[in-house]
Amino acid sequence: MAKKPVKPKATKTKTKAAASRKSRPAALPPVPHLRPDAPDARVLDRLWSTIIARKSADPLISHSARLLSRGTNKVAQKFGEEAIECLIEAVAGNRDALIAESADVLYHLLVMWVSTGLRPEDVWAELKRREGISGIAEKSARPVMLAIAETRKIP
Ligand SMILES: N=c1c2ncn([C@@H]3O[C@H](COP(=O)(O)OP(=O)(O)OP(=O)(O)O)[C@@H](O)[C@H]3O)c2ncn1[C@@H]1O[C@H](COP(=O)(O)O)[C@@H](O)[C@H]1O
Repeated sequence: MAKKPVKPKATKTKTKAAASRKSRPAALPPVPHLRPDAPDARVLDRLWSTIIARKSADPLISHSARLLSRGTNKVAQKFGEEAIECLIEAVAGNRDALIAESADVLYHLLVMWVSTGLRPEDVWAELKRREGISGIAEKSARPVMLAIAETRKIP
């Protein structure tokens, strides 16, 4: 009677690999790529340069100059107002209004950067530093003291 082929025993490394796959969090979904002809975020860099150029403009003809002349506190208040208007449209599900309000928020954010001396590359560098690091992993890796200090937040 022909002998049954002997199945090779699963080597330790194979079971280890299977075990580590079980313990490793599920991989994040791939990032969808933007359409090649889509307008891109460089519009923000151009807008920041425009606002910088408006610093010395007449507040009667330039909204950016008018905002900047009212000082950082007023600029920050307007940014907050626009952010609220943005969340209202998001909650209401008004897509077109949300696009418009999102543009207002970004414009007022850039005016706030100009008012406080921030440059776009300061923020782009921080976002680049965060790339590939999950927000969940980043938060759980924070030093314990910081985490305790943050526990005051409503869960
Ligand atoms: N992206 C924007 C932009 N988004 C919103 N806004 C203006 O922001 C203002 C928002 O008006 P609101 O009524 O919400 O409030 P407010 O007039 O700020 O103040 P309050 O009356 O509420 O006190 C409007 O006048 C909008 O036109 C903008 N103004 C300018 N830009 C850009 O900045 C460039 C330079 O604009 P100027 O500085 O005006 O030359 C423009 O070419 C645009 O690219």
